[in-house]
Amino acid sequence: MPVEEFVAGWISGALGLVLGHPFDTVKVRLQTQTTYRGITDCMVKIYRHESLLGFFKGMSFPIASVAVANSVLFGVYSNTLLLLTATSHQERRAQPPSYTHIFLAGCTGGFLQAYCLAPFDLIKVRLQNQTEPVAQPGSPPPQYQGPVHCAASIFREEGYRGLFRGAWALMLRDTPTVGIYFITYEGLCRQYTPEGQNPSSATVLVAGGFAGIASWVAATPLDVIKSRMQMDGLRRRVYQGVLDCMMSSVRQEGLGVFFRGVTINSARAFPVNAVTFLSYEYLLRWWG
Ligand SMILES: CN(C)C(=N)NCCC[C@H](N)C(=O)O
Repeated sequence: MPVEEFVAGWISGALGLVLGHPFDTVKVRLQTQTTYRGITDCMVKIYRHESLLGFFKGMSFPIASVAVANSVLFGVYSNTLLLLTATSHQERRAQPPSYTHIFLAGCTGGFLQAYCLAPFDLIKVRLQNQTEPVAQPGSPPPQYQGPVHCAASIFREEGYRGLFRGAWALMLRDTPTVGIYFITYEGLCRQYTPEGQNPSSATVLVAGGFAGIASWVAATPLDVIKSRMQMDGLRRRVYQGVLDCMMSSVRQEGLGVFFRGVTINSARAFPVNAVTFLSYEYLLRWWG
């Protein structure tokens, strides 16, 4: 099994992550809290109360973990394509796989990455939702003092299963939308690249950016539900499951609830995925 796709996926995931984390914090706050009037209001409040550091809450952990999930995503995607089409990454420009194979490989990668990602994403969301200023002397400490403390507290208070809260919604979110992600990327690269050649950097950036936007627009409804399920159980359980969370969110806030955070998700998705695909492609070309 070729491993360079896993390594390239990890490095490119880490680069994308640093760039996208401030957007991600604003998105999580908008999806789970009702105190903000919109993106600008949320950004101003975070900056005023928590300083610039507030935007980077919960980032150290994803660097080590979410980047690993990205490595699983790209590694599993590429190795599934290898199984389905018997072509390596280097051979795929000359013998392009069908869109069905790309979609299936993407869904497989999305499903497995969601499983690895679930506990880490939960911890990230819980830390991002702490609104206390960062390290103010004299003020009461936030509920979670860091990722390890957060993981230990969830385990103590909510048990092992508590660490997988929201995991079903995450898998439902990621399985089809990662298929969409790779189809959009490949489709755009093929459209703007002469047959048999590697796509240019500009093409990779644009195709990666739009792949991010297309997949995140499709993922946003379940992203909202996932974030809510992850915050559920903090003080008392509100939702019985994914369906119950969907129904009660719609009942209370209307259908628009499914599009909470769609603008910020898309704004984040373009640079993050442009950089992720560019670094991924170039790392593999250097090593190939
Ligand atoms: C819509 N979804 C779940 C995806 N497209 N997932 C693939 C990776 C996305 C990238 N790491 C990011 O954080 O945007």
